[in-house]
Amino acid sequence: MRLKFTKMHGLGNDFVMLDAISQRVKLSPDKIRRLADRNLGVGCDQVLLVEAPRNPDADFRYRIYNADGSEVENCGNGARCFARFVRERRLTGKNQLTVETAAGLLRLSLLERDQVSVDMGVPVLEPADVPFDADRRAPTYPLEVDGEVYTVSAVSMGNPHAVLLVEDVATAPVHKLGPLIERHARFPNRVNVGFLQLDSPEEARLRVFERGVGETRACGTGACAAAVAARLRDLVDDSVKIHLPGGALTIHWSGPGQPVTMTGPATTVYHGQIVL
Ligand SMILES: N[C@@H](CCC[C@H](N)C(=O)O)C(=O)O
Repeated sequence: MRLKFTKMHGLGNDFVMLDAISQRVKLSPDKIRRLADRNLGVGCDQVLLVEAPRNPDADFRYRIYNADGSEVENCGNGARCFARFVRERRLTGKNQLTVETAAGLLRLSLLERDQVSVDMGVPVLEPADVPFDADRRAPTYPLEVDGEVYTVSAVSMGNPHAVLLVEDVATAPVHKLGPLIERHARFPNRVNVGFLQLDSPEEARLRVFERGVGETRACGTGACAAAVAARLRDLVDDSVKIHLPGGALTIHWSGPGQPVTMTGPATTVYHGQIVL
């Protein structure tokens, strides 16, 4: 199968974008792993597949696969790249889009220059729906990992996130704790793990160990989950700028029951073809 693709990124979180409307695409976990392989394929954190919608209220459907071949519910940086991709490939002429994902409908607005704003929906905080094993909902939970107890928040942005506050992201044990929490028994679907350093009520720094990938340069849903976790504890304002290793995202959330808005860039790198 010969596939046309576009390499894109959102703050260094990189994607292979596939248009499954204009070409026939048949993916398997093995093919996804080959596409994502940085030595043997194109190389990316996620493969994003753009399809015709099934829901009549949506303009497109897009599906998200981690580099390990697993299909996931949501991807914030990918959503911004999706919006730019469908405009640049002339699959739409619209600047306001509704897209169907496994996490529900997302609403996206293409702004000036490379900026895209996404209504990421209402965060899910009930432990059973994250999913996270806890008796009742709370802003934080004690989590025992390797004999030590850490304080984590559990938030779903359609996909599951654990958020830990740290003194200094530069020295946070992202590569030691990340994989242990990702596969912790209390997160039955595995989890993305965010390490958050608060600088002020308007600014924070974040590193994310992503489920199915490892540490990435940025995670859009991770930034949303971190802002929600910090806002629930009254540690940040409604609008907060989250600095990730690849750059900054602006996240707005005014509290429980309200949707989260994420604004940031989407960048096209090159177009290519691969035989899979
Ligand atoms: N990079 C993404 C999140 C991609 C999915 C995640 N690894 C998961 O397994 O849920 C983002 O920008 O949100």
